[in-house]
Amino acid sequence: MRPTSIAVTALSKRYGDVVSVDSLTFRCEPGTVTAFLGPNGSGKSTSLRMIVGLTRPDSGTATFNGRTIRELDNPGRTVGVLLDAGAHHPGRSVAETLRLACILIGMPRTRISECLEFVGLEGVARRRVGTLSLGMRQRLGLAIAVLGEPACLLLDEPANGLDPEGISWLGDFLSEFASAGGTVLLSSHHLDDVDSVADHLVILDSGRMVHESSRSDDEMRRASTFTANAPEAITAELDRREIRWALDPASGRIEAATDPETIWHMSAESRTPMTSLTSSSPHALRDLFAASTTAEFQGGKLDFFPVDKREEAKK
Ligand SMILES: Nc1ncnc2c1ncn2[C@@H]1O[C@H](COP(=O)(O)OP(=O)(O)OP(=O)(O)O)[C@@H](O)[C@H]1O
Repeated sequence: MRPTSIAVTALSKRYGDVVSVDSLTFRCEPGTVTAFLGPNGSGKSTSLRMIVGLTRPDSGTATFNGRTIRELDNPGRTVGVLLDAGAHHPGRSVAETLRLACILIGMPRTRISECLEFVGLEGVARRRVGTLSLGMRQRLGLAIAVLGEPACLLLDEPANGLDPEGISWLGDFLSEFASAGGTVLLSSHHLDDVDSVADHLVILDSGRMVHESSRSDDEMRRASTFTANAPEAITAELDRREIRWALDPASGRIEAATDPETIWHMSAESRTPMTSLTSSSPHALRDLFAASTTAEFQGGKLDFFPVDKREEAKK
């Protein structure tokens, strides 16, 4: 596998009055999984379609080691793509669909059984695609994506329709693929699932990138939850240091994007006793998403609020 970087530069697309993607710039490096997140309609699919050359951008470029997808000799050997699980002809059998894909990218027929086994579809090779469940069609899409032993995988909502075992299998596969030097860009709505595999986060809202960070960034690693009877001195200090925080009005708990030691020092310096303080890094992604976008995500142990709703939440 030849290590391949994906570079997206000032990519833009408009449909009539709707700005679908607005000057999007980011990179995906070999050996990493980039999670591409955003509320419905934020421009994720349009961006992925432009990156793989299925939608023509109004401006901007997407390249693989400096070459656009059209400039690659055999794109299927560099980039494996899963965009739409329903894209395959419903009347063809699973094996036939893979056979045609093999011919298209010049892979030997032995890849058919290898890939079927890899995604756990060997038992349905003769079934027509139209009779498969959504989860099975996603698995078929993944089999086609990996058929050409590509260096990059671009996957739009690959966990859609997969059962919990399938989601965990997919996460393990993507981590292994990246560990072997592969480059992964995947869109998802399943924050908890991508949280365990993503090294790099790109969050879109209304076509624009509103957040980008890496696993190594402090913000991703550190988060704390605390309660205090009068937390205003601490939250004022958080504001002064531009550290993001959110209040859960139901429980009175405050989550802040910093480590517990920092909160403890703020509490001591402001002589504000706390009633609890814990590390809450598992919520960092959910917090980031809520703070970065206009969407409100419910669920998990805490519901977080966009930054501009803090004041409302305090009332
Ligand atoms: N072919 C098209 N014609 C007109 N508008 C489009 C077209 N494709 C996308 N859009 C618009 O562009 C915006 C972004 O859509 P897109 O499908 O890229 O978002 P998304 O983040 O993938 O959404 P979801 O999470 O719901 O899949 C939306 O407002 C959508 O209606």
